[in-house]
Amino acid sequence: MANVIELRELTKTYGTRRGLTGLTLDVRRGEVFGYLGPNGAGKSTTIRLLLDLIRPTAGHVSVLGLHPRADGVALRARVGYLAGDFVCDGRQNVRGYLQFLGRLRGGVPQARIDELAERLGLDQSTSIKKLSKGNRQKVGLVQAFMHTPELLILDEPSAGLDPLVQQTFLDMVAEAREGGQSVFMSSHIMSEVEAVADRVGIIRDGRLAAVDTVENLRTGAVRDVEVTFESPVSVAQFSEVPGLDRLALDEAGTTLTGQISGSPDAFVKALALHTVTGLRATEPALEELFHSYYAGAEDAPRTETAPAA
Ligand SMILES: Nc1ncnc2c1ncn2[C@@H]1O[C@H](COP(=O)(O)OP(=O)(O)OP(=O)(O)O)[C@@H](O)[C@H]1O
Repeated sequence: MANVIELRELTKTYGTRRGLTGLTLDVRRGEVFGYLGPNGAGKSTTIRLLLDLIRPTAGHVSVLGLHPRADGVALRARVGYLAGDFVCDGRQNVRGYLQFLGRLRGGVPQARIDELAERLGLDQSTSIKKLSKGNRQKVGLVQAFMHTPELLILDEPSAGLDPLVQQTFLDMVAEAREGGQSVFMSSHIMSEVEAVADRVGIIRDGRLAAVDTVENLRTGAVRDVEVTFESPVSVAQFSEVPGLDRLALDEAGTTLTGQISGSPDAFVKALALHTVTGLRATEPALEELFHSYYAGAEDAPRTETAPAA
């Protein structure tokens, strides 16, 4: 089975409110898939559908080749899940609570729980009800990772974590992938997803706005350029270059600034007709690309492969 998650024309409406519309998406075995979108985009709705916490209005869900409703018990043993609103209550301390959850998952060695808790800086002697939000999130991460599931489904996993712990979490995700586990994680922060994800899906208003590899998204993203010439040029000489935008010249006419998206090849060839004395190009800003999707620049979904019929 090449895909760990298959969604086909998945739609969820809440009364008259639309949570999700016609979502078709595959997550491949062994990949880290970042699921990005602003608040209210439909990320949690998608994740709840994967675990049969809510039922689709239309469409089909398959997780690890199983049906979330019919095969719920079998599925839960093979999936590590962190809810966006992860709550844990009880009078136990963290250790007792995690041991309890470990037994529910068929037994998890204490050494494994200790190792994860220590890495995340989680004090297991703290009583559950006294946990801060960040420490509660760490409990959520330990319980999702501790049985080394085939598939991790994580809803806003780094919410409430300080930057150091966030980095530890990203290391854990990278190691999970190295060990052959698959990860589906939602976020509204491009930079954290960019750091670990193989592919990214961007969701807006319940629809998929883009699915692509981080590398391809970066190629399509905007970079700022600044070129200095030996002798003055005119903006018109570059106006036909595809992907070039916001061109401006300084007073002397020798420094050209602008933005370029996509391949810089045509721009480089246009520059070769002149004597260039300086060239500066920024790293493409994925964050900006992400915002352009948020702002609704794209109507049709951008996908690396043709959408399934
Ligand atoms: N139980 C519900 N009843 C009614 N509408 C809901 C319900 N749950 C979600 N929605 C609506 O569905 C849409 C998608 O919500 P969802 O929680 O999936 O978004 P999200 O991308 O996870 O956002 P966030 O980052 O804020 O959690 C929103 O418009 C939301 O108001």
